[in-house]
Amino acid sequence: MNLIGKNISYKYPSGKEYILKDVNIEIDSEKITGLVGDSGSGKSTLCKILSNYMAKYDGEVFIDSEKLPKSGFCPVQLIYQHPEKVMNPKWKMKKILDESWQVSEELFKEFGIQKSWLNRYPSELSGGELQRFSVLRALNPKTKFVIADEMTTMLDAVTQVQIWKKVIEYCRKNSVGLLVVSHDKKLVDEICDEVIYLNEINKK
Ligand SMILES: Nc1ncnc2c1ncn2[C@@H]1O[C@H](COP(=O)(O)OP(=O)(O)OP(=O)(O)O)[C@@H](O)[C@H]1O
Repeated sequence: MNLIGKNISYKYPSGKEYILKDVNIEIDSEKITGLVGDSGSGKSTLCKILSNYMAKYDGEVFIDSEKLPKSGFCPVQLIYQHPEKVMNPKWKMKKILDESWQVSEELFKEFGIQKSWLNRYPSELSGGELQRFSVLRALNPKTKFVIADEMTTMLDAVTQVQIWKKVIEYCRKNSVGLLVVSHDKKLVDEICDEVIYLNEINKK
């Protein structure tokens, strides 16, 4: 299965220049793909387009020959650097998770989530604890591709390794595609089967 971005161009409404111009990208669900590029080159923008966070852009996104659905559950799930920004601060973790899917006891254990955390608000958890929830939320059984945009940048080295290990294991086992955006060259070299350089595919 492939996630395909075809002739993607994008300019922010407030901006003068195109950030992305005629970008073509293909991500294989059987591989772990890295996306690298300079700071500000448009990696996060492209990730948002590929996961349906942008309402308007030029070009099209497909999974194989099917266009990405414009509404309902998106089979491409984005994990951000800042999980707190995409969680309702007034909801407890249980409600935040339930909104996506019924996570199994086994996965809670695997991801080191304590049941008592489910009764807390996002502000009552550490960055690492919160990121485990946002990862689990993304690993909905209907998810076909996960995009990890600087997913563990804010976390300590031990937590980074734990989270990456689990995400990679899950994606490999379930044939879920994984796109990794990171400034950490060592991490990209270590975990990715192939690397895409945004400046090479961006015709701006
Ligand atoms: N909401 C926005 N409105 C206007 N411009 C924006 C917006 N978000 C990002 N940009 C601009 O778009 C460009 C690309 O940003 P983007 O976050 O996609 O880059 P990036 O490659 O992910 O950067 P980094 O590696 O630093 O995270 C930058 O010049 C940024 O300033």
